[in-house]
Amino acid sequence: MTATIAPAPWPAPAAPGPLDAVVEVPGSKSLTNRYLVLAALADGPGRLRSALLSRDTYLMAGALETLGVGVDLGHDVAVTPGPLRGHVTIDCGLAGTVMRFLPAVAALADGPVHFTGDREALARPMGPVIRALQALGVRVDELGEPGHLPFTVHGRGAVRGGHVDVDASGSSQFVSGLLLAAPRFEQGLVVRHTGPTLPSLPHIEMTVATMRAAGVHVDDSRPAIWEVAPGPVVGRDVRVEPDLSNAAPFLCAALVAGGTVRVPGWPTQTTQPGALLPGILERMGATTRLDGDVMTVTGTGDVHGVDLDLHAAGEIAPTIAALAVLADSPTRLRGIAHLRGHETDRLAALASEITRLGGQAEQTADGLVVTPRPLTGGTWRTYADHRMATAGALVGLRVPGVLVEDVATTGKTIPDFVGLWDAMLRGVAR
Ligand SMILES: O=C(O)C1=C[C@@H](OP(=O)(O)O)[C@@H](O)[C@H](O)C1
Ligand SMILES: C=C(OP(=O)(O)O)C(=O)O
Repeated sequence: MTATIAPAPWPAPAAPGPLDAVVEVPGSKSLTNRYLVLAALADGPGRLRSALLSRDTYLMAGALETLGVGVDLGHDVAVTPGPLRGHVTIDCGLAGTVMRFLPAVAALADGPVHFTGDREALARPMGPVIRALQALGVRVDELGEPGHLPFTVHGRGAVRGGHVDVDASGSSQFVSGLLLAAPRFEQGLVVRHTGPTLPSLPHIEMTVATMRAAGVHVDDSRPAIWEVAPGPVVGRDVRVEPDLSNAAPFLCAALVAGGTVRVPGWPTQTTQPGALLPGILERMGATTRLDGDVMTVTGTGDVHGVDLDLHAAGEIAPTIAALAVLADSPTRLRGIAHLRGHETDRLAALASEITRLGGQAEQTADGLVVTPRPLTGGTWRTYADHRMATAGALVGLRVPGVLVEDVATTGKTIPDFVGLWDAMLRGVAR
């Protein structure tokens, strides 16, 4: 028997005083992985500049290479499409974008493609993707709990396409994953969302925008229906925007510690849901300003509670919840029931960790109510969830003695979170 020794927890540093920092936030996970998939399906070579290089994008690049695509991870990422090959295994890790975007691509491969992932990944919902592919005539064998990893997609080199219904109330990625491969289906594809709610619409708009930029015709003029015409995907040279959701903990630090944090490269127009941050942070006590492409957030150390529907931007909810713990009034977060299917059940995880430090947080049917109380230090568990780790870092700015377990889990979407965090606290530009 081999014993695994868990690394020591990370003592989250306290804020040394008001901040004055410039933080260069790495590229967007969501854009990098969409651009990689589209480049793999394209009619010629493509290149990604300022791409995110972190666990989720390495997993996507590795999976595409396994399928026969050339991916050269240099300073820029060069992608050379090739025939998609089967009789391979794809490791999805814990990346929603890999497990939800690649099954429809695998249906175009010339043989079976086996999908597996981390232990935590086996709990994430996959049923709507599997059922949609089956409805389109693709054989998918489920090898574990139905509707979950692991499973095998039996690629046959081509997919006819047509119409498909999908309930995407559990994740917008169910829709995005079908749309991305659809221009390569013989008849294209019409996807209709049938569920009661639709989270993360900006991420579906991001899918549509990146596809259109690659020359694909997508009609999204009807609510909850997307029609993709068959046709070539153009190989392109693209620049990836910084990840605005990953900017969140750094910008929130300015509210907690006081002072100013600036993030360069902030796009004036974007489909990233992190674009909602400045408005949210203003409601919570910040002043924000966009000068050219530099987002500046200034805080006083006073944080106010809010009542927020975050269904469009669920991935920033853990960060906002951490901020809410340090506020001067209660916060209610709504519209985020689907967070139960993220890297972990984030509503349960946040409620437990906040409560463990002496705080008050109750789960509701579709969110969380946080009532600020004086907190004490202790272990902040992270459940393999990068956003739980960055939330712990934020709480630790104000609460002495917070020990963040497995801070390395931030490597899912940020290559050096601790380095960037320390540099921010030293107030130096990186
Ligand atoms: O398509 C994407 O890139 C994403 C969509 C969202 O998923 P959900 O709709 O499951 O929240 C988001 O939370 C995730 O971080 C990234
Ligand atoms: C939900 C998230 O990730 P994933 O792409 O794995 O779904 C996230 O990054 O907050």
